[in-house]
Formats: sequence, structure tokens, C-alpha cells
Amino acid sequence: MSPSPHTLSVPPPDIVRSAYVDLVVADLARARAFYVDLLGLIVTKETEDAIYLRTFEEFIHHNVVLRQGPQPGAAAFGYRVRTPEDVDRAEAFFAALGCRVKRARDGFVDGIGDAVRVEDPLGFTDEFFYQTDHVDRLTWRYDLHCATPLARLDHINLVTPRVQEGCDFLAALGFRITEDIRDGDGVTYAAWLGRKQTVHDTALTGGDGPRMHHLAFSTYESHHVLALCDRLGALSQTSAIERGPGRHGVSNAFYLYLRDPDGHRVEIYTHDYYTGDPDNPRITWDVTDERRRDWWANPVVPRWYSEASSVLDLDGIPRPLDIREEPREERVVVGADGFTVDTATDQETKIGSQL
Ligand SMILES: O=S(=O)(O)c1ccc(O)c(O)c1
Ligand SMILES: [Fe+2]
Repeated sequence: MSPSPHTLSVPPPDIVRSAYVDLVVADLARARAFYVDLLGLIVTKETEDAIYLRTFEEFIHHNVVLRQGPQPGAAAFGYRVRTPEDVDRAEAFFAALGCRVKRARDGFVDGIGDAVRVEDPLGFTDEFFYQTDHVDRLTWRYDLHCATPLARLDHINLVTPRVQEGCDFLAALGFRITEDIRDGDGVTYAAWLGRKQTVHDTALTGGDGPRMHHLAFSTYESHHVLALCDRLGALSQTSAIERGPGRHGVSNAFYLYLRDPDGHRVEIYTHDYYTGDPDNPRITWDVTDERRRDWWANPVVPRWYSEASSVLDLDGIPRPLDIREEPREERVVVGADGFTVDTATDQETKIGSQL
């Protein structure tokens, strides 16, 4: 039985934010066309086998590393910590939990120094770092802004079979639950958890995991999201659109979900709301509230629930899936998904418009 992260004698690292995703892609040039030419991310550095990308407001070296490799997937989720000593704390904390840990004094990727990568208890590979090269913050470079300026990496969303267990683990790391989706029997279907003072740095979606559901970049206004939809239309790349545009219930953000050439899901997300007070009230949505996922109750395409990216272990091997045994949100009687399941016949019937 692994020790509980709540009773360890070693303190957790002080996590500041979700800072970057190390993403393995099958074809680097094809991925570059999506993230740079289409989304407008800024290239901080480019080598034969890796591209380091950042958003306009970012001052650390990168928010995404694209690396070509045989197994597309999320190789690591990079969390910025508050001090160099927090890298030591992260190593000790996860080692005390019995997790596999790997330290790289000169960093695992360019632009980042001393870091530790761990296979966490939920099966995700996380990196904790403090040292990073500073680069120009392009916030005021309106001459470089594209039609949809991506301001920052806002969050990552992770698929895990036991959401409540995941929340307990992240709470031990100091994350605050800001919103969740539950039912009358106490099942938790999804949760949003933050370290920075917005709705989330990390979200947990109930499903077969560990998998990456999506990474999200925030833009400034809903018209910036709509401009990207118009651009996709003009480029005949509308097949990249998976869900939206629309207004979330949870978070209140205006959103659009895209799928990149490897199928990795990318959300474009407007700014949500402030959650920084210690008594910030958690918002719990009932799973049958058809506005929770889309405030206008537009249906959620079923593959948004079922499809997600592999996560890779410290050796770059895709993690095997742990199957969710609790009820699945897309199977619960919900109007907003455009489907309900007639539990008598277990037949899916459409009660909303099919996307
Ligand atoms: O679809 S939800 O309204 O639950 C939602 C809210 C915030 C997110 O970042 C998200 O991916 C999904
Ligand atoms: Fe999201």
C-alpha cells in the first residue's frame, strides 16, 4: 500500500502554475504548421528534432515542446515551482510516495535547468522546475499579434478513472478545487483545480486513464476565438474543429476545441474568473444540468468524452489504461450532450441536435 501524500514527513513542492507540455508528435513539420502557422505560437528555439513554442504573454523559455518521436503522446507536464529548493522537495516528496523519479541537473529540455521528472500516483509524468531562461514577453508587440493572439498556456486537462482520488492527490500538492461536476449519489465526473488564481491549472475528466484530454491556451476575447474559426474556414481546415465555439458553464470561458495532426486536443479559451481568495466558494454542477458543459446546452460530440492522448512514462512508453468503473458522464441522462441512454433498452437516443 503506497503511503498517503497527506501524511508524508516531507513537504510537497510549492507549485506556481502549469507551465509547459512536452508533446511527442509523429511529424514535426506537420505539427509546426498547426501550432505556428495556424495557431500563431511564437518559436523560441528550433532544432532538428524539437521546436520550443511560447505564447505572447510568456517570459519563460516555452509553453510547449514539440518533439518528433515514434509514440505520439504527452511526455511530461511541466509545473513551475516557486524556488530552486522546491525541485529538491518534489524529488523527496515523490520518492517518499514510492514513485519513479529522475533528476536532471541540466534539465530535460532546452531552456530549462535543474528539474525532476516523476511518474505520479495517477500515472502521469510530471516535471518540476524553477530554473528557466527568460525570453521577451511579447504582450505589447501588437505588430506581431495574429488574429487570435494566444496569451498564455492556461491549463491542462487529464483523464483519470477515479476523479475524487485524483482530487485528493492534487489537494496534497496544494491545488484548490474551484468547480466540479457531481451527481446525487456523490459520484464526481470532473473537477477543476488551481494553483494560480484562476479556475484551473489542471482539470480531471473521468474516463479511462491516464491520458491527456487537452492542453489549453487562453486568448483575450470571444471574438478572437471566432476569428480562428473564420480562419479555419478560409483555409478549408474546418476538420480540425471538434467542439465549439461556445460558452462553457464551468469556468464561464468562451471556448473552441481543435484536434492537432496527431489528434492531440487543443482548447482555445478566453479568460475565466478570479479564484484567489482563501474562501473562494467551490461551484458544484449537477451532472444532469445541461448547461454545465455548454452554457447554451449545445450537445457535446461523444468523441470529446471518449478520445484522448496517450501519456508516456519516463522511458517514453505509453501508459496502459486503467478502466473507469464509476458511471461515465456521457452515459448519464444529460440533455446537453445531445444523447440520453434509454436505460431499459440501453439504446442511445438523440434528444438534442446532433453535431
Ligand atoms: O465543458 S466544461 O464547461 O465543463 C469545461 C470548462 C472548462 C474547461 O477548461 C474545459 O476544458 C471544459
Ligand atoms: Fe479546458
